[in-house]
Amino acid sequence: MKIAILTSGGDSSGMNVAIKRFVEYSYEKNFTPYFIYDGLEGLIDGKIKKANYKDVRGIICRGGTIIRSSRSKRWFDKEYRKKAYENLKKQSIDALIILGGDGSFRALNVFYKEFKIPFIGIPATIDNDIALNEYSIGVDTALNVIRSAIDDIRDTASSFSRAFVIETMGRECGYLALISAISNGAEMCLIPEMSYNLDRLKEKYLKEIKNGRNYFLAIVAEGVKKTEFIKEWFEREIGFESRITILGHIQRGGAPTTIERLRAVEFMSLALDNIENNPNKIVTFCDDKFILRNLEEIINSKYSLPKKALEIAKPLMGLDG
Ligand SMILES: Nc1ncnc2c1ncn2[C@@H]1O[C@H](COP(=O)(O)OP(=O)(O)OP(=O)(O)O)[C@@H](O)[C@H]1O
Ligand SMILES: O=P(O)(O)OC[C@H]1O[C@](O)(CO)[C@@H](O)[C@@H]1O
Repeated sequence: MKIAILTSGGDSSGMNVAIKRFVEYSYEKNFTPYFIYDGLEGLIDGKIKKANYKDVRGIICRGGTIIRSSRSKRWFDKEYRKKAYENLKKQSIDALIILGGDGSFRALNVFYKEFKIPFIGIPATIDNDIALNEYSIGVDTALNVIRSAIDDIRDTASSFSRAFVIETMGRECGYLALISAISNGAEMCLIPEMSYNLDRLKEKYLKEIKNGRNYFLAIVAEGVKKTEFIKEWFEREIGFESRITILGHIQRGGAPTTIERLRAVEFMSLALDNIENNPNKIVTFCDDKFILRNLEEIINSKYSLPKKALEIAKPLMGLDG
């Protein structure tokens, strides 16, 4: 069986671990692995090549994706998706494995409906915004990058008696901000999924300042679109000099953590164990278990943030816990 892999959408640390497992485990199972370079764009352009052990040498500790990724405007046009299908047929590819986020799974859904190429999808996005799935490849490493940055910012924030507004990625999803705020002892956490009450936060902060607080760390998800506003709010309402740090694309990089590597290997193992006899599924991770789910079930559902974490973080939003 010839199986091709592609990575799509934002790259995430751990994709390379999954790619290495893909090649090595494919050969173990007597499949022939192929790489599709440059994501959906490369599929349209026929950038497909047989993969070998030597292609995945030394990549386990590297962030990014050695087969690269893309966001494809052309994919929305059926004419290009047909080209993609013809490229797979030309190389006699029997099935596809796609690593990506929500958008990539939507892309896969359209493609499967049209051309019926068997597939398995693996969640890989730092946003962690895939429904019915608690973990996507890249998330633990991104959280560790954020942790390290906040540790460093704390040093300077406390030395200057300043408020730091730290913006995390995640598109419309506040997962990275939520988990980072809790695990790094931030004073404020704003995410797009939740309302917030600045008057109550002000009341609390002014009391804390009287009791000796001399710096603030505010984690604001990019989807809230209020980073600049919160900086000005700290200066105007709290009377603290403020600075903004936009963490940006560093959150997508870095050597995959141990948890990341382990999960990436397990995601891929389950994908290859099912690609032949139980395809057309997404491998998800829930309650510490890997579960196969139908693609349509996932794209027709809405992701949810962990309830316990939301409860804990409510006071950081000025809400009742
Ligand atoms: N509704 C859709 N129908 C068809 N194709 C889509 C759809 N949504 C996205 N795609 C295709 O999938 C590609 C990847 O999607 P997107 O850029 O949203 O990244 P993603 O997979 O969600 O990952 P991340 O959020 O981590 O960047 C898009 O560039 C586009 O080509
Ligand atoms: O790399 P780009 O295309 O600028 O996209 C940035 C977006 O990609 C992500 O890093 C992953 O989806 C988002 O968190 C962010 O909004």
